[in-house]
Amino acid sequence: MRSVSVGVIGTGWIGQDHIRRITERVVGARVVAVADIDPERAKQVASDVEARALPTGQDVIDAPEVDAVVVTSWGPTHAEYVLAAIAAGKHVFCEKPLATTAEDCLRIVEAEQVHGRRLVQVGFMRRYDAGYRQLKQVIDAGDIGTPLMMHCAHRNPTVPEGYHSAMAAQDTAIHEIDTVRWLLDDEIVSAQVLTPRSTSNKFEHLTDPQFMLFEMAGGARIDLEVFVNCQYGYDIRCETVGETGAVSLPDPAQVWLRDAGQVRTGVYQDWKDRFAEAFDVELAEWVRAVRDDALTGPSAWDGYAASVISDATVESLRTGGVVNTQLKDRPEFYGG
Ligand SMILES: NC(=O)C1=CN([C@@H]2O[C@H](COP(=O)(O)OP(=O)(O)OC[C@H]3O[C@@H](n4cnc5c(N)ncnc54)[C@H](O)[C@@H]3O)[C@@H](O)[C@H]2O)C=CC1
Ligand SMILES: O=C1[C@@H](O)[C@H](O)[C@@H](O)[C@H](O)[C@H]1O
Repeated sequence: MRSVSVGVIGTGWIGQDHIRRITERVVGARVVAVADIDPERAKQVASDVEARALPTGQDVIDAPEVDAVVVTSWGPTHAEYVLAAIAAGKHVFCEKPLATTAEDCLRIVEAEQVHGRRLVQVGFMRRYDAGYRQLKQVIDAGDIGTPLMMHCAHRNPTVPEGYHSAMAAQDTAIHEIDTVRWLLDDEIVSAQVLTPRSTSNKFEHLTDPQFMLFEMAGGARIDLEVFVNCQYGYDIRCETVGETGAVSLPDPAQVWLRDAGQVRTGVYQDWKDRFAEAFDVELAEWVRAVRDDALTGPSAWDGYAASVISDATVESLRTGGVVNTQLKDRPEFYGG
């Protein structure tokens, strides 16, 4: 079996997590080159896995020993690197968001079609989570009848000062935006944001929580609470209600402790632990797909569709109104 040599651009939180994962857990791949705008960080991370630290992300893409690229730099830099990887004819796994504007996502979609084969996968890792996969199986089997409503929550304990109000859609809700499209196999046609009283546990500039409402083409309605300073943990909830039943996302198993007249269990504190197994499966499947030149994971089109909805959500945060959304026609290339 051919081993896939991976180059990683961006060696921050998730970059380091993916490098460790590819090195220790994924069969058939290794990290051979990395880059970061912080060269010291890149050097340190490279030495841990015996990879080369290169001066720029473009150098990683151009390196002859790199078969495939992982982009884990800041969101606004994604489009440039993904387009460069396509130009070099290399597979590229890009963390969400694919790009920070729908226009940039479309440029990627167009460039990939010109190349003629799928090269891009977007890091919507919830599609690889065992609980979400069970949820989808139940919905697809018709066990709850036609889905009518979905109630979701996305809570982070805190966020850094650099996190601003639009990021609630662009960086956080974008996971649910992709997940509901995938779970219901339908497109979102409108978005609205309501703003409850803000928490006092936040930086001054931030609107938090935000209550988002989405409407699907088939008529189902989604409510999503995004609350990124909830203090107590990283808590992801999703219940789908259909004509004859309801199905809820399970919390990942943790022990139940009975003591002092109480029963209690833990709540994960960040995405790293909550979705650790999903990330493992995601990257293992990506590596196999790269080796077989047959990508099946979330596509550049999915990145584009999510970005159109997150743009509409940000607009509604500004205006308070319902924003209707319209995607371009889905090309045959993406199973349109
Ligand atoms: N799937 C998921 O649940 C998660 C996805 N993410 C996504 O991963 C990306 C990175 O997030 P974090 O690791 O949390 O951020 P981070 O700030 O910890 O790391 C980003 C790294 O990229 C580097 N960088 C920035 N611009 C660069 C450039 N032009 N070239 C090379 N390196 C550059 C920074 O120096 C930094 O080391 C974001 O797009 C974020 O949305 C992050 C956390 C969880
Ligand atoms: O992707 C992620 C972060 O980038 C984002 O900032 C968090 O809000 C999400 O919970 C996490 O999954």
